Amino acid sequence: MDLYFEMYSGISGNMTIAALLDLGADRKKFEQALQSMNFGKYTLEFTRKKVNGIDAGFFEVHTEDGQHLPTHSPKYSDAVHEHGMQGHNHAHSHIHGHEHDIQEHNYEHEHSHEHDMKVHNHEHEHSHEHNHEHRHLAEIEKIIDSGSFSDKVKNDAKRVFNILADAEAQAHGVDRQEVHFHEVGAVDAIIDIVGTCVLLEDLAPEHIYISDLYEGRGFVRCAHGNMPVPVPAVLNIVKAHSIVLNIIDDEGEHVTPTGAAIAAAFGERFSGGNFIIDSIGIGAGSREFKNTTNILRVMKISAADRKINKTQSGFYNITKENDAVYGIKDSDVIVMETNIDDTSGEVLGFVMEELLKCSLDVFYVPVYMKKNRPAYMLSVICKQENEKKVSDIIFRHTTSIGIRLYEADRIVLPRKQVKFRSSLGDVNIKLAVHNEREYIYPEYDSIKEITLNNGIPVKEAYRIVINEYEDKFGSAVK
Ligand SMILES: O=C([S-])c1cc(C(=O)S)c[n+]([C@@H]2O[C@H](COP(=O)(O)O)[C@@H](O)[C@H]2O)c1
Ligand code: NI
Repeated sequence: MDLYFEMYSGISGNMTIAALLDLGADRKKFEQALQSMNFGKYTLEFTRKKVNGIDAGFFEVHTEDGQHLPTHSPKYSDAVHEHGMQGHNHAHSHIHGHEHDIQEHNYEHEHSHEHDMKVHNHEHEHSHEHNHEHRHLAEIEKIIDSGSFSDKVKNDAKRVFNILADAEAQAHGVDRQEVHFHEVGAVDAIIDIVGTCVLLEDLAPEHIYISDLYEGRGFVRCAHGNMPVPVPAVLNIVKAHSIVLNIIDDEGEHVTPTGAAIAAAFGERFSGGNFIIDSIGIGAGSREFKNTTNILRVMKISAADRKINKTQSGFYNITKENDAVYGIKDSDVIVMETNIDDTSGEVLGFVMEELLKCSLDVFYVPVYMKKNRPAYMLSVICKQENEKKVSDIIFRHTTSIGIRLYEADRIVLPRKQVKFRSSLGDVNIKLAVHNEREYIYPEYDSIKEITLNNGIPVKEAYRIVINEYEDKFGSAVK
């Protein structure tokens, strides 16, 4: 089973959690994992929401005194981040103080919100006087390590946080260890990121495919001022991980840095094609956009793993990812040739049959030889190890007294032979893979048989068999 993240209206941490839960991932495991870490006070809200009439899961984090952290709440440094343009009424600016409540104070502190990441060290000292709590990457990694969940989840979560920290560091021109995740935002980020890793581990997909990323335009207000959308951290992630970005005709931030970091950490690019959907999870965002529906859809798909199953079982004998696309390079073949002008057609026919037992291909090409003699060039393609067998057959049965020999490279497509029960009868089919597409080649002998048995034209027999096979299995490998 694979997962497919469809990010046509962006992605955020909260949307991811909501979509994975909606898909059936284990909420208990998620909550237990969070409880096992000591990192702040919060409550979790799991509800449903109608977004443009679509029923979706909704997930939100509330801090101690009942304030919630909206999907796009600031987690880093000192962003006030009002989101005025998005038209929702979360009181972002005072969320900053809430984790400090637990510590020392619960009033807003404008001064600290104004400081810039670049002058963080200086400002940080200043803020210490006021017991401001900022968490750096190292501290967050310690919190993750303290949790009672698998090493895989720990490593995955740290990977996502590192992607986020790198993007922030680059945006603000500081070292990644200096990036400070604001206390309240860090709580939300830990919940979203560790939670996502736990839920993904629970679903255990073999592959996670992602669509292109779709982001709006305009600006989003932060303490730094108006940040262009895509916000700098998102752009840095997209750039560093070669995620395909589409800018859509819609105002506002659809992709948060956390969402982009999750996509970057887990996603493999999905190149389209057919797949069977086993189930769909829909996670609602907290925003309303003019032209898009603020949801993330994550699907359990099973056609995408056809190639992988085949690979694992040696079905196609694909050893490298690219072999399915370009074919397999095979360099241990030789071509053996000889020109023959004085062996009978009957014997040449027999020689071909014998040679085919130990070679990959055998053919005759009509040629004119010296002294104007019509003759045949015998060409044999075989594995190097069969060189002697081939030369023995040629020298033994024909009048040839010399063979040319070339080493050759080949590009061959992964292929396999299957028996298919069509409505016209059983057919042997050769399947080959190229550019993640499966090509269907019914064997002529089978087609001939069903043509004669059913009294239909050969070309009709081919068409019916191929259509029936495609209807049943599709032609996409990935
Ligand atoms: O607070 C800071 S430094 C900040 C930086 C950036 C950059 O892109 S740099 C973006 N934001 C905005 O904060 C919220 C929270 O995002 P999450 O990924 O933590 O949910 C979001 O709107 C970002 O664009 C803040
Ligand atoms: Ni930032």
